[in-house]
Amino acid sequence: MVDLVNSDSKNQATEHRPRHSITEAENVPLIDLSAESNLVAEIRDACKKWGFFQVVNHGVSLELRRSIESAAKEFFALSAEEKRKVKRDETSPLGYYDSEHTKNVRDWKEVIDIAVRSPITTPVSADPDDQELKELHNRWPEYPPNFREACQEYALEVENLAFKLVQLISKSLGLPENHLNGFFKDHASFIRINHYPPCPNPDLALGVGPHKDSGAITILAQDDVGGLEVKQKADGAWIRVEPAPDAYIVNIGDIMQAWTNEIYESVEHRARVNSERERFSVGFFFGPAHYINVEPLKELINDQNPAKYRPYNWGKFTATRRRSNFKKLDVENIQISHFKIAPE
Ligand SMILES: O=C(O)CCC(=O)C(=O)O
Ligand SMILES: [Fe+2]
Repeated sequence: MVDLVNSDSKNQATEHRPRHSITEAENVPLIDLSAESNLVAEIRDACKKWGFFQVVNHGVSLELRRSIESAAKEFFALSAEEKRKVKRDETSPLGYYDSEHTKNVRDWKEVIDIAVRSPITTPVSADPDDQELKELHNRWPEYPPNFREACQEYALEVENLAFKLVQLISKSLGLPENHLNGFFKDHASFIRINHYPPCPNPDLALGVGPHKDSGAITILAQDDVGGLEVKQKADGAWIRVEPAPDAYIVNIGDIMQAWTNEIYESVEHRARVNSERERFSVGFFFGPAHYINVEPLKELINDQNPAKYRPYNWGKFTATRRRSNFKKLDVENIQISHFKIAPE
């Protein structure tokens, strides 16, 4: 991470520097997925009030979680040269990366992205007239030797949890349990393992700058170091999500915001770093196939409550995002707000 230390662009703009965070406050809800009674109502309240919640009794084995966490630790401890053998590039966004920009500021982290179902099909270019598709394949490191198996086994269990959560969310909207399932046939989800090294200036940098997730939902495992902060909807204060043993953090992404016509909203969050301990987290980004056009569900709109978004193609959206991730551009990244219909 030597180049990060010497890079000026790691500094967050003054208003994004993390020193004003409020840590002693209400925490995001913790929901027991094995509880039969009231579960759907709890999910509804958490989605509406926070856009974030934690789940326990989720069905993902702790052993698989420990195994991907230790494989990740071994991988990121390799030399920069070794890690760069699986570096992502302009042709494929899957693999290792150590200089991500969130909102055009460099993050204090390194990551590896892995498709849950490899290969995934995606548009070759962001150009709406270009219909050409390509396949993206995972890049597997040689070390540690169990890395691939650990990731694949983990991803498949979290995929089950993702379907369970989407079904609960569907019910919480008053829709049939399977209403959203069709969007996830051929889903192009990926896991991202984040490594945040200790940072000598944790008040100047962020592990991940403030952002919203662009997929449908995200399921995050954070380790016991902690650092994730959520922007509270009520007053905009940054709330630390306290690590809870074996819990997963679930959040609403931009696609769910568009599908629900803003009944549920995607919420801004960020990851802080600290000067003492490195931190790991594993995100599962549940998103549909490239051919899905995202738009408000017709069951949730009517004359009094018209669609707030124009349809947008998920594949083209991700292709446009990819373009801007590689280098610091002077243009704003594509956002769902670009598809928002102005009220009459
Ligand atoms: O590591 C974390 O706590 C947050 C990561 C995150 O928000 C992301 O990768 O989108
Ligand atoms: Fe995120």
